[in-house]
Amino acid sequence: MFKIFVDGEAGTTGLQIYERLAKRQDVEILRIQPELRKDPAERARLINSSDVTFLCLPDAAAVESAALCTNPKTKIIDASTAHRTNPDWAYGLPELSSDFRKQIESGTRIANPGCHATGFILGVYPLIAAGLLQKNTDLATYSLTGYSGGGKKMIASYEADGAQQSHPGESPRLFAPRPYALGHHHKHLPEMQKICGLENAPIFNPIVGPYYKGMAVSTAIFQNALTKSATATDIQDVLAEHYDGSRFVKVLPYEEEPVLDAGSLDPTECNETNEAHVYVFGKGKSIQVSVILDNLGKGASGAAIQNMNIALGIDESSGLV
Ligand SMILES: NC(=O)C1=CN([C@@H]2O[C@H](COP(=O)(O)OP(=O)(O)OC[C@H]3O[C@@H](n4cnc5c(N)ncnc54)[C@H](OP(=O)(O)O)[C@@H]3O)[C@@H](O)[C@H]2O)C=CC1
Ligand SMILES: CC(=O)N[C@@H](CCC(=O)OP(=O)(O)O)C(=O)O
Repeated sequence: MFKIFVDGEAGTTGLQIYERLAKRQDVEILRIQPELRKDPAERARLINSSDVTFLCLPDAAAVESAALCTNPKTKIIDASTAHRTNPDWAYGLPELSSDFRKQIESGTRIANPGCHATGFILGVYPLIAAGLLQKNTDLATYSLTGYSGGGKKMIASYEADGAQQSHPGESPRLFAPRPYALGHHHKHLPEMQKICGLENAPIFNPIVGPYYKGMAVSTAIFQNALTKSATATDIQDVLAEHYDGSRFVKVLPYEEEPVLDAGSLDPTECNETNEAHVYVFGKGKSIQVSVILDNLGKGASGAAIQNMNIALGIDESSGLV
């Protein structure tokens, strides 16, 4: 029986990890008394008694918690942004390559990717790895996300009067989707750039919508960014080959005139799963890659559990995410 501690169990991500683990027979969850949840000594005791500790905390608290770990056998999986570009930490996106997977299998420090970053990287990394997309290119990406991505505070502002999701909060300004991070220094930019090996960070526009969860991350692929002329179907072929056999990342068939759901992309279609769906849209040389995921699933707690399974040697096909 593996011993698991969730530091930050009461938060949005922590609660979801806890709920996923609570259904399992092969793990024992080490609980912290609510009044001690910010007590370093008690957290250190539980971290060092665990086989795996999940950090579901703000960045500064995650750094503090990681430093409390002195047991060389304890594996830390950090959901925060704090360690995602740290070379001493594995980056927890095993679908990228066998090297990424091996580092998760053998490492004791695993950084769980950011939700927007997961969507961007899943679409772009294979094109760069295949030598089709230039590393020195400029990319522009937008991501539509549900408000749960903003954690407890944003959820509370959208649900202020306990109203239905179609009537967010008390404030009419929350009714429309809202572009944010307009200072162009979103916290996921460093991992997007580093993991893909891009010389420049993309221009990234996240947009938060008046619904709980689900995300669609779209990147335009211009011809002058490619090392050779390619069509949308060529790009689709590269992505399909890269993710062939993947349990959680699915490349959907290319359609020149996509029918989809009422003619539009549904950012919620992967909700309640650990899946990501990769689409290629466009005609001829006008190309867009879009990735759908649950920001709380493959974008957070699902990915965290998948990484735990890999790190503990639990068969990924067991369905235990
Ligand atoms: N929401 C999402 O979609 C995603 C979030 N993440 C990341 O996961 C982490 C947690 O985010 P999220 O769950 O959304 O955040 P929440 O705000 O929902 O929860 C954070 C939790 O951390 C606790 N906490 C804060 N400071 C400390 C501390 N010093 N010691 C112990 N506990 C502390 C909070 O307790 P209290 O409420 O009592 O202050 C709260 O329970 C963040 O780093 C975030 O970036 C990652 C992927 C997706
Ligand atoms: C709607 C919203 O605010 N979303 C958050 C992303 C979710 C998150 O916290 O990202 P991490 O995976 O890095 O923790 C944001 O864009 O900052």
